[in-house]
Amino acid sequence: MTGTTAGSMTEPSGFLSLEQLAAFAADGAIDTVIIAFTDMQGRLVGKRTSARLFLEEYATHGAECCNYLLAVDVEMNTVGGYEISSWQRGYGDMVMKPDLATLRAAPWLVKTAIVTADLEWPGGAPVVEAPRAILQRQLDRLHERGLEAFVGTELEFIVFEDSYREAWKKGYRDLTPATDYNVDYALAASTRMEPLLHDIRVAMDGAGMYCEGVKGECNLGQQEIAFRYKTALETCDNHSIYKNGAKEIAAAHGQSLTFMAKFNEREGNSCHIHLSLRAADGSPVFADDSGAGDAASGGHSQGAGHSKLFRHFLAGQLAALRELTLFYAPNINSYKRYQPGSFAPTAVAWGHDNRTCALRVVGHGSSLRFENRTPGGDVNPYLAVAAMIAAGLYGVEHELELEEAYAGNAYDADVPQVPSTLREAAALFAESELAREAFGPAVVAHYLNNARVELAAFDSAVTDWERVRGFERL
Ligand SMILES: NC(=O)CC[C@H](N)C(=O)O
Repeated sequence: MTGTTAGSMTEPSGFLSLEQLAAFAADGAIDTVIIAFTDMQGRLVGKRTSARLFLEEYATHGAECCNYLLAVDVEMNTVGGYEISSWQRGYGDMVMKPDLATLRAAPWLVKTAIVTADLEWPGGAPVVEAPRAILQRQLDRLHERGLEAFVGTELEFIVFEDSYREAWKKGYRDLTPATDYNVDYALAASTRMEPLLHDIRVAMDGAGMYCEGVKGECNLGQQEIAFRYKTALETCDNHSIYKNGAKEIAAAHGQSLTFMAKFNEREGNSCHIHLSLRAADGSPVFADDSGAGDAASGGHSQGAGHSKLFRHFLAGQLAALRELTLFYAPNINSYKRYQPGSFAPTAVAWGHDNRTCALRVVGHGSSLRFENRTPGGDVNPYLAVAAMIAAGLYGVEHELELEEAYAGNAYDADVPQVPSTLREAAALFAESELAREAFGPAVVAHYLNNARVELAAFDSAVTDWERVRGFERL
């Protein structure tokens, strides 16, 4: 329920119907509409259009963009190896088709609304490699079983006093973090960042999100803003707009913030993803109040209240975590987070409210859910949530038995480990039958190419680390 048609223009939901947009455009309150989608790297891309042209044309027919937006590297270089987009194919167009249920105000931008688009080829066929389409395919598989996924994503980020342009000029060296020490739950030190954080929270509320609050984290200047869970698609749409908006608002404050998974050797930026399932009538299906769950786990208290579906779904997460890590950790840098004792996971294990495991089970009854702690702040949420659903359905379809919960420090556990490099994760993804079946061979090939491109770029780069080690001493 996004409130697209209900309510008056002043309804605080932030979402807009076309009629509301037309009224705002007529009185000059909104003159610009951004048509946006999330690219392979998880970034919001698209274009700004006049509200008038949007209403007259783009809202129904969509707007064109170059198809290389799903095939460039992080620096927007054209790179080879993509079936759908190449010099050979002339880098033609694809069409951004607005999902009008997502039309919303963007109050941190001047007189602007924003809409999330799906991608189509000029003939109308869907672009199956688009992250939103990849998630939708997994949501369709859930719907076929009468299930709906609810998701919350928890992005951490680090705030700096330097503007983005200053940070760039300095080569991202010697930046000034917004605090000088660990600010986990610290209120006084976080207050220094509150003018920025407050603006972000209020702006996102104005764009239809439900901001629950903010807390300091362990790295210098590190924070996490929490949002209320929603359906999987709504959360991923919100995630992308929030992430982009937070950077824009930081820039407007003359500051910068980063979601990169590991900025320095201190704590990284995570993006824990919480997921639960409900039946079509809205009833939660992870919890089992009948006691049948207890019987299946031999009456052990750890099985208490967990449905068979939950146990299979969670067993699927464990079974598939390593082969789907590419969708949780898409960059070279993502893997630097996975350090013992860092609160980022190394153990492919699950536990009850155990932050040393990759999968942490929390809540009970209708709030029962699991948290995947593997993704970092650089994750593409559509791909990660798609992977979690694919993994869960694999567990359900194969009726996988759930192992015992891990109790204790899983950093010391003799269990399978989260892949420690992009190269390892890409190799596991390449061999994954599950990935091929769930996402289709075209998607697997597309995202493997992206990994290969990143690996090749890194392999040919000479880093600061090498220079510092080798310049004089070697
Ligand atoms: N809140 C936490 O558990 C910290 C998570 C940690 N920053 C990570 O990168 O995973």
